[in-house]
Amino acid sequence: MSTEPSVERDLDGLGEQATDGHTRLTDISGVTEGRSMASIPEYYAGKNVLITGATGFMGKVLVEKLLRACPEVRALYLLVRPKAGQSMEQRVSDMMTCKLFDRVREVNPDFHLKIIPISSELTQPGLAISPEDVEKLSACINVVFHCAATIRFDEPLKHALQLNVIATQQLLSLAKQMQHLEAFVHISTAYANCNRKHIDEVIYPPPVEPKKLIDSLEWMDDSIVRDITPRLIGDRPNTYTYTKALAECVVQQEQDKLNIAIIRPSIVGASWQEPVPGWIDNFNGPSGVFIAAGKGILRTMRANNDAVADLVPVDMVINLTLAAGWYTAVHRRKTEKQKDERPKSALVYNCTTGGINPFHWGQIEHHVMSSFKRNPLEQAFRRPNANITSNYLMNQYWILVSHKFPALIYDFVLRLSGQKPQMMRIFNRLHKAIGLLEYFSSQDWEWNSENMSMLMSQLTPEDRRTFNFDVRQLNWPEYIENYCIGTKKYVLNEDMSDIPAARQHLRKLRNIRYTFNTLLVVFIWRVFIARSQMARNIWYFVVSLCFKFLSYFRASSTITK
Ligand SMILES: CCCCCCCC/C=C\CCCCCCCC(=O)SCCNC(=O)CCNC(=O)[C@H](O)C(C)(C)COP(=O)(O)OP(=O)(O)OC[C@H]1O[C@@H](n2cnc3c(N)ncnc32)[C@H](O)[C@@H]1OP(=O)(O)O
Ligand SMILES: NC(=O)C1=CN([C@@H]2O[C@H](COP(=O)(O)OP(=O)(O)OC[C@H]3O[C@@H](n4cnc5c(N)ncnc54)[C@H](OP(=O)(O)O)[C@@H]3O)[C@@H](O)[C@H]2O)C=CC1
Repeated sequence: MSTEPSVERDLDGLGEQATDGHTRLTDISGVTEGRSMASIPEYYAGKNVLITGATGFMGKVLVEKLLRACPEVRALYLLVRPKAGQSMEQRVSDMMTCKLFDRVREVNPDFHLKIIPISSELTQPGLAISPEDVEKLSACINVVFHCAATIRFDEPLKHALQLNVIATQQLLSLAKQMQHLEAFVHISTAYANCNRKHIDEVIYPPPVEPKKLIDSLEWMDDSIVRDITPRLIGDRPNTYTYTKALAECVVQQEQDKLNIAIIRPSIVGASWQEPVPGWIDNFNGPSGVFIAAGKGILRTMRANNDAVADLVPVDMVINLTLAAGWYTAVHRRKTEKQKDERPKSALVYNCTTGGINPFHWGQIEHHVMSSFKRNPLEQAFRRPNANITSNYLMNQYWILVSHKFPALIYDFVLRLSGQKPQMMRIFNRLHKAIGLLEYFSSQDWEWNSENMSMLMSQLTPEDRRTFNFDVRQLNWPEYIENYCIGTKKYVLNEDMSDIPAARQHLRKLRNIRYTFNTLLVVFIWRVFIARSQMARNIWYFVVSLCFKFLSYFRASSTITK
């Protein structure tokens, strides 16, 4: 049996139908009315929207953009759990005071009135939503955006399955009860199928039937699950990509009952333009690596200089997500009107940059380093100078010389001054984190992103500006510069006015390095060279050769004058 979904033409001209039943939007002729249909803000006007994962990185940007660009939206229902001793109401009101919401606050100071938090723990049966809330949501929700997930690469399989797959299944069941639901948008990842080199906008057959896996893991002890995890995930690098692939399959199983879009972003980075350039609030993906390099801690990492770094700015992903929600809903209405009983297939949007506007890890390294030299982070451990290499041995050598050796010296100094050593611990954590990322930075993938381009062609010129996801417009050096500044301002909460002091600190570090190198040469001289007659002779020979060369050079330059 062939498991490879091939592509063939769809008869109604709406798209291409893959043999696994999935549509790719390739021909816009059947939906050209999209242009005369409601614009995106007009569509969301008066709509009730349900969002999971709203307290996360992408969820927050989604909430902000929806409130700012679609001011007539009726209400945003956010499924939030209490966490770290904070109630869900407290968490949502804290979130709204965040700098990200400054722009929407200026335009509409009462935007918080549109936000309705709903208590929900996604890992619990029925998502732990109260019966009254289920009733309320079933009666009023028009669009669902499912962003919540565990994105940790080291998540135990059972927990990743619970959140990424079972919770998705439960949310789909809830969605089926919603009487006015027009679109269900599921956020997946471009790496769900990272065991393939070329990834089309189709849902591939899952590594295992999700229901079977859920049933089997239910009775298994955590330790047994841990032991069999590597066998189960097979050629995927972690439980995250594995469970996201299973989640897509679960979503696919509901596609004939719901109008579904699947968004697959690659590596989501800081914002490009909105609400401010460079907005970022976490250490995930490359952000932690940039910060560690900017602080002068990370000096080496395994990555392929020539591999495409498929970063995509968060605001572009969110613009595409909102446009996909609009398109899915508008498309559904049309088929209802036409009494078309044919179930619509879920559209998959690979939201990537590599195929359209490629940039490579080697170029990222260069721009990150030069950006942090111009705009240094405070209290850097060493001057920023990280190098990436694909050579394993070279990387191990530099880890020893540039990570472990300085950490040992630093911890020794801390011990001498009566403080607790900490640098080796920091490096061990850093090595664990970058070890998990290397899979993604050492190779590249080819994503087909036709649906993204076609969706863009469906937007009105105004919507194309407001919900811009045209990755061709990305100027990478400028984007990386803003990204690095964003990590400083929004992740580390450092003040830009401290940059002169940070530069001064870097100069101090450079002087320390010069002094250290000089002391090292003197030490080597005293210990190894001064004690051996032969070494001394070689040394004098080298020094006299240099001296002669210099005198000759000076004499010849005097003659030419
Ligand atoms: C010079 C530049 C050269 C460039 C070279 C290339 C670089 C980039 C390379 C490749 C990027 C490719 C990425 C692929 C992405 C795929 C896309 C997606 O679909 S999803 C998104 C991806 N998801 C993740 O990124 C989760 C990864 N994170 C984890 O799995 C865990 O956080 C882990 C194992 C790394 C650490 O786990 P723990 O338990 O040790 O620590 P914990 O609880 O997470 O954090 C503790 C503290 O450390 C900070 N932290 C976390 N990660 C950090 C990091 N990387 N660097 C520095 N600090 C970090 C946290 O903010 C936290 O701080 P507090 O204690 O709250 O103050
Ligand atoms: N960041 C990236 O580079 C990429 C992300 N994606 C996908 O985008 C989506 C969003 O990712 P991102 O915003 O970065 O992730 P975050 O980790 O920042 O956010 C995850 C969200 O899920 C919520 N959540 C987690 N566990 C539970 C739970 N048990 N009950 C209720 N809510 C829960 C979190 O809530 P809480 O605050 O309570 O923890 C948080 O709001 C995910 O589906 C991810 O797979 C895809 C490609 C790349």
